[in-house]
Amino acid sequence: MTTPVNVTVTGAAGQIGYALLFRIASGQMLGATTPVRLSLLEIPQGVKAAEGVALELEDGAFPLLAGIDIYDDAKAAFEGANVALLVGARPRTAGMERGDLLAANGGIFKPQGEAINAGAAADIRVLVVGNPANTNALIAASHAPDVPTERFTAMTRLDHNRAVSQVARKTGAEVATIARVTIWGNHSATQYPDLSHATVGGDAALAVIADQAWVEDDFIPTVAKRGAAIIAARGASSAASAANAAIDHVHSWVHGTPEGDWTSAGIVSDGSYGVPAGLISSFPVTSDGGAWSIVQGLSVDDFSRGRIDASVAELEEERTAVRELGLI
Ligand SMILES: NC(=O)c1ccc[n+]([C@@H]2O[C@H](COP(=O)([O-])OP(=O)(O)OC[C@H]3O[C@@H](n4cnc5c(N)ncnc54)[C@H](O)[C@@H]3O)[C@@H](O)[C@H]2O)c1
Ligand SMILES: O=C(O)C[C@H](O)C(=O)O
Repeated sequence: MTTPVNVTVTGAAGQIGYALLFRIASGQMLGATTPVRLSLLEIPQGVKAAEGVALELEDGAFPLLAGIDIYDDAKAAFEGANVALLVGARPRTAGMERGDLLAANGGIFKPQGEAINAGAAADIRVLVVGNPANTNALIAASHAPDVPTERFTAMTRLDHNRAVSQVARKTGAEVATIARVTIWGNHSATQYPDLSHATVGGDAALAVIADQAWVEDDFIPTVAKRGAAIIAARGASSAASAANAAIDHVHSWVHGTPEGDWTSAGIVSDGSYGVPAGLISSFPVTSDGGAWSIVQGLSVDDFSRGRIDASVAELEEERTAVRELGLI
């Protein structure tokens, strides 16, 4: 058997973990011929539930699953990790200010960044799912000075998938015919789902849709506020769709994006499109199977500029807040 890929999943006993782990074990994330060894990280109170998930994983008799270990210690959980999915985070509770949320998450993502720095494999790739995902990724990356920041990414693939799906519903086109959709900025309500360069069956999406009011008053808010709509409907935040997006993100990173198309991911800015260098912002990205690249040369009209700037301003505020808290 080929050497298994070590995949560490934090928050393994949570709702996203439950929807994610079986798909990793079945080969949907890394491919049908790639064996995986899972390391599950939980807080001590979550370990028993993670053990239960491990029993169920065992009962799946997945041919690609080479082993499962459960930890409540980050250093041990990230030792030798090739892929790390940082799902566990501190959710916002009633009365909690944003600063409190950032501070609580700093207490999680700082030690996890340090543990990745100390022991992960040289080819480590990190996806942060836990919110606020972009800034949590920034915190983790800033505590892993020996790991290239490009390896720390934040998930905006769920927003991307939501945007594609809304275009499919509006146009009646099949999902597979929709390309070049972009999510810019933060994984929050300020994000900018952008159809300026999107295509439907090879034609300009905005021309096919021919309804700018729908784009501005329906599409953008629907995508940007979809997380809240799901919480309102389900009484809990999105889980299976978030897990699905995490699978998609890592699959695209490892196997590459299709010729002629791109996807969206939160990656470290190099200053492209006026996004200050060092921020972890969502961009249109391609992968060659090794590294993400920001799609260059796209025109940005005034409407898009304003929307991108607004979301990037929020990312800068979050960065200032975690700096002031001494978290980066
Ligand atoms: N980026 C996105 O698109 C996106 C989408 C949906 C949800 N989310 C976020 O993902 C996160 C997880 O969501 P969920 O529904 O699975 O939550 P959940 O509360 O069901 O599970 C979270 C799990 O993380 C564990 N945990 C907490 N701190 C930990 C730590 N320090 N180390 C390891 N494990 C820890 C908890 O014990 C819990 O089992 C939340 O922050 C949520 O807001 C992000
Ligand atoms: O957990 C949330 O606040 C929402 C989540 O990030 C989502 O986009 O579904």
